[in-house]
Amino acid sequence: MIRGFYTILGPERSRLTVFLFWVVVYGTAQGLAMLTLVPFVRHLLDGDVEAAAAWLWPLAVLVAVGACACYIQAMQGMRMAVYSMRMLHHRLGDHMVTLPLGWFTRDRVGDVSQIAVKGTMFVGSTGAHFITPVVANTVSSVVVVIGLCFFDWRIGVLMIAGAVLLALVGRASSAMLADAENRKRGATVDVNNRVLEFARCQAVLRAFGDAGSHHVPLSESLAQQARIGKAMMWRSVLGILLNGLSVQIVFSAVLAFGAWLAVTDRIEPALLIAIFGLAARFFGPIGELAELGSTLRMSTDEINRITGVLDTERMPAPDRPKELTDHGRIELDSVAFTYDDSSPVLRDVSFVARPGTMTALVGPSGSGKTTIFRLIARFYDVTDGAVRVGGVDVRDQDTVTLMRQLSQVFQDVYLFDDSLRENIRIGRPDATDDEIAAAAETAGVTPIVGRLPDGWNTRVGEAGSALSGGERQRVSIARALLKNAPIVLFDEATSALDPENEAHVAASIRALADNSTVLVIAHKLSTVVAADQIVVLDDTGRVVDIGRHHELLTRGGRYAEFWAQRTAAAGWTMAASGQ
Ligand SMILES: Nc1ncnc2c1ncn2[C@@H]1O[C@H](COP(=O)(O)OP(=O)(O)OP(=O)(O)O)[C@@H](O)[C@H]1O
Repeated sequence: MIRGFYTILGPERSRLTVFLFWVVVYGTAQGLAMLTLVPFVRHLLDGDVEAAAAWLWPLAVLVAVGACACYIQAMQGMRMAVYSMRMLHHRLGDHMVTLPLGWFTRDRVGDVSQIAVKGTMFVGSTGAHFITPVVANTVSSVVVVIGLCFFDWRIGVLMIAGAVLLALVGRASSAMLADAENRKRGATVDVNNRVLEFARCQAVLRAFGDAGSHHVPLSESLAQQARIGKAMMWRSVLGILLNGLSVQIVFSAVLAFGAWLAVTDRIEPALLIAIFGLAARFFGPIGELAELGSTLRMSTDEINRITGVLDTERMPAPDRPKELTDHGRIELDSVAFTYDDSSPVLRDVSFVARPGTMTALVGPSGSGKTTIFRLIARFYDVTDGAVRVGGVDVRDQDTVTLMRQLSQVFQDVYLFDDSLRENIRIGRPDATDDEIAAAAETAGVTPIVGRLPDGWNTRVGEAGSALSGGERQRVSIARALLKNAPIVLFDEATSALDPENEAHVAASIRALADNSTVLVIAHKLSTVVAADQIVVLDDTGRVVDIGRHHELLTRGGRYAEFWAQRTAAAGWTMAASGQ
């Protein structure tokens, strides 16, 4: 556990060393103070009050040293706990923004929230409350046992053997709990995820008649958690019983052995009584250590989880980022990509989007269009081939340079629970209100502002819940316009937009295309027709054709099929394609 603490404290590990130093001083003073009681009691029982009183001085000094060390270590421990909690949040946050997006799976997100909130609190309180009793009790017990060997080596050896036995029993009982605790933690993460899902997806659940409080996946997770909790409780009771029983057995053995030594005249009775007093003091901390065992292990597990996150490899960053050579150009060069261990999503994908042109990506659902966007924005690294943005491989650019070149308009727009104006300002934090208003005008946000109760200052609710889907997309377009990046990745809405929204989106794409290279996942036929080039993907993630609308239609094949299906669905006729 202490090694784990050293890892997570990083450059501030000297704080732990200083803290531990004072804890060891405290434990040693405690142990020595206990040892001085032996000659003190022995002389008292022998009736030599003067000799007994002489031991009061070292005792007083040791108590004073112990008290000072106790105070200093408590202050150091508190500071270290506060620091480690604050610093851990920063370190976790800083590290997580460098991890590939693929790392943030649903389970992991639940786990990370546990680690960031409960885990860091737990680790902090371990530093403040548990390291001291564990280290100080261990040190004082060792000092007592070693000192005891000088008074009577036979009882000393017996107590060393007893301490080893107690340590083994403590280990066994805490290992017994380990598995149940891990399973309980997994169950808690699952319950957290299910509760969030239950709260967030109320609309879907109600629509499909699952609105009662007995949402089956949630009920199952809760039942599982209760089962594991019960098993854990039994194991922990058993562990406490085992520890308590073994302390009693070892203590009784010491008493019986001491009594035998006294009866057989092998030890002076006064010394034996003093040693018994010391033994009673010795087994107190030992018992406490055994009880702390499971807390310690839980804390070690939390530390391991935190270091697990901190040790996860970041997206590799180039040592020397390269200068951009071809602003606004996107090139995919024989790109292959596979998510985790699944089958390839993209195979040998190559195309170039030239500056100032619009490229439409079309293909069946699941053909990898969104994945191409993710690779361009380097949410993931390609499995094979290369993605070049601005003429340079995205792996040879730093994140800031890459992101500065890209604006992204996704379907699942995330709006923050802030005012409408601030949600647009995210596009360019230093933009003036006039610039925001101009972008909003082009994207068609201005009419929305008029409808909202507080106009520009209206909070749009968590995830933009105060706005409709079409309105959220217009806000997202306004962000992109405001950013005015050389490249725009635009994912058109799949759902039919009302004519007003449709007109705004079309006007916005035109406005974006004036200054930028636009790559659009096209769902609207008008966008496809207007594109400078169309990249057609098939359902295996291969590019099957590239060209303008008329060329592709003339060539026939996949694009002609796609066009026929879409025009039929949209109520267009093939003749309309000539528009
Ligand atoms: N994070 C992910 N982890 C694993 N597989 C994924 C992930 N995201 C997408 N996929 C899979 O990759 C394939 C391509 O998905 P992608 O979203 O790129 O397709 P798409 O062409 O954009 O689809 P649509 O038109 O329906 O949005 C699909 O089979 C999908 O299930």
